[in-house]
Amino acid sequence: MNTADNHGTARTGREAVGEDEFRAAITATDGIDTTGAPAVEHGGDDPATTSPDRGEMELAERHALRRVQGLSTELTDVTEVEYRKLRLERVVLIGVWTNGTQADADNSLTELAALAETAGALVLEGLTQRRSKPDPATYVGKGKAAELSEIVMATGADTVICDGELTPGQLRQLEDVVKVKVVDRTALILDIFAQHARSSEGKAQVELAQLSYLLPRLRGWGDSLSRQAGGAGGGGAGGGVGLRGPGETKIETDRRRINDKMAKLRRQLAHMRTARDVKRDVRRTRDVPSVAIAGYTNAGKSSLLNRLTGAGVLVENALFATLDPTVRQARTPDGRAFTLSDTVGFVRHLPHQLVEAFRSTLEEVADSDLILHVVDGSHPDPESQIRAVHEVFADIEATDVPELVVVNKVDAADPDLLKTLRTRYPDVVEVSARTGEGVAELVAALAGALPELAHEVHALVPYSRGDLVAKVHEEGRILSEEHTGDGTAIHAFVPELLASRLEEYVLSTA
Ligand SMILES: Nc1nc2c(ncn2[C@@H]2O[C@H](COP(=O)(O)OP(=O)(O)OP(=O)(O)O)[C@@H](O)[C@H]2O)c(=O)[nH]1
Ligand SMILES: [Mg+2]
Repeated sequence: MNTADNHGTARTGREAVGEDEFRAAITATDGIDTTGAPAVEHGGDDPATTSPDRGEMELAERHALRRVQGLSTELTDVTEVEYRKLRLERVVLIGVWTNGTQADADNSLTELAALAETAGALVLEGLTQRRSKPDPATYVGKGKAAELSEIVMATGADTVICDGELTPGQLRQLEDVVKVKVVDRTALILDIFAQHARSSEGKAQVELAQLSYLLPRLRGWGDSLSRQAGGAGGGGAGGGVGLRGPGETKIETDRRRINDKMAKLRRQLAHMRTARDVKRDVRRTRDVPSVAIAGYTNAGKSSLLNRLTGAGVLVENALFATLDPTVRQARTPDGRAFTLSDTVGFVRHLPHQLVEAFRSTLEEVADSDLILHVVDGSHPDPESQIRAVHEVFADIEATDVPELVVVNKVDAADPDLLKTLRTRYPDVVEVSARTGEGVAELVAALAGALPELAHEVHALVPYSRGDLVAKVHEEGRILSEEHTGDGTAIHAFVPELLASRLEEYVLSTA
């Protein structure tokens, strides 16, 4: 295990490789691409995709990408959606707090602020309102909406972000009161994903999610005429006579274009998925167990992968820094090989459009032999994050996969809180990816949790089959090995597939 900190090397490496060169390298090794953009990084145990340069470049590109185009502009061409960003500059946050404690409400708004900042916004103010349920017309109550409008005016905010998913009607009616753009949490998360998507598959997935979010909201956002004309709750029946005709036609056209585009994206994704499945199958035939690192966004999953393998994966104090799965090879201290993959972070109420669009990526988690569930121990309420992650596991049918809960950031955690977690989850491993504390214990726990190499074999392998002996070294655990006149006598624990390949050389007296 390499415990070196990679950040220093990543920085110097960046100047060494130009971006075009870098993309060319990736395309050459992984050339499945249906969109013309570089095909990248799926199943990337390929060294070209594991370069530390990549993370650094992503970061620079990402910062350059921020603040592009307003989402409230009229949709003139569906391809615009691809480049559509919420231009969030100065924002006021608002949440409706229906149950739980004040602290829960505050945590939720703090998270919304972190999301907004990740999207590139400056947060000016955050407000919550206690209500039994959100107001069906304006999300917050009438009085609060008026108050919000004053705050927007006083602070010079240009956007209000609501901590939930609003109906198109709610968005519109609240906009009418506050007179600036109103977006919801779902749109915000979609925007972050859009900014962070790097691979062609990730981009296609995000775009599909954005379009499916946009489709029912076209009336609200896509067309200013129907926006003026629309009645309560977004019902079309209230449209004014002279206004309705052209608006309707425009919406129909947009809707059809969006549907066409979505169909095209689904086809492309199906293609990319096949390519990735092939890679995964290759990994499978090598019969190496797979470990998926999963957990709440910003928990330190990428940091831990770096700590465990020295992989140089992008680490950032931002939400959803990682969108593309990264796969690395690793070995247990007793020499068993396994793969370790970093995955997209989860968040409370992950927009269902995203879960749908990222389903194939998330299925890798469900398909793994072990989940390392990384928890941010320095968060004020890690248990709510654990619950949110478990909800996603249920959603992607990953609940049967054994789970090892890893509490990370113990260097920054509150000791009392750690104690509570320990009583709740007795088998947790506590680590700090930053200081390296607990990492040795984690490696041991991981090795213990990996599926056993079930097959004990005594075999005499002829020298002509050196490839099989090499395989035993790679995938198995050797107890004894001896070079005899007839070949290599070997006693080892091996995975199932290898056991069957060794069958003809197995000594009958084993
Ligand atoms: N104090 C402390 N900070 C840590 C530790 N591990 C990670 N961090 C910080 O937490 C932030 C998030 O780390 P990442 O590794 O990017 O987290 P992630 O879970 O991969 O995040 P996403 O990919 O965005 O979902 C970074 O600022 C890290 O430096 C730790 O052990 N202690
Ligand atoms: Mg990450």
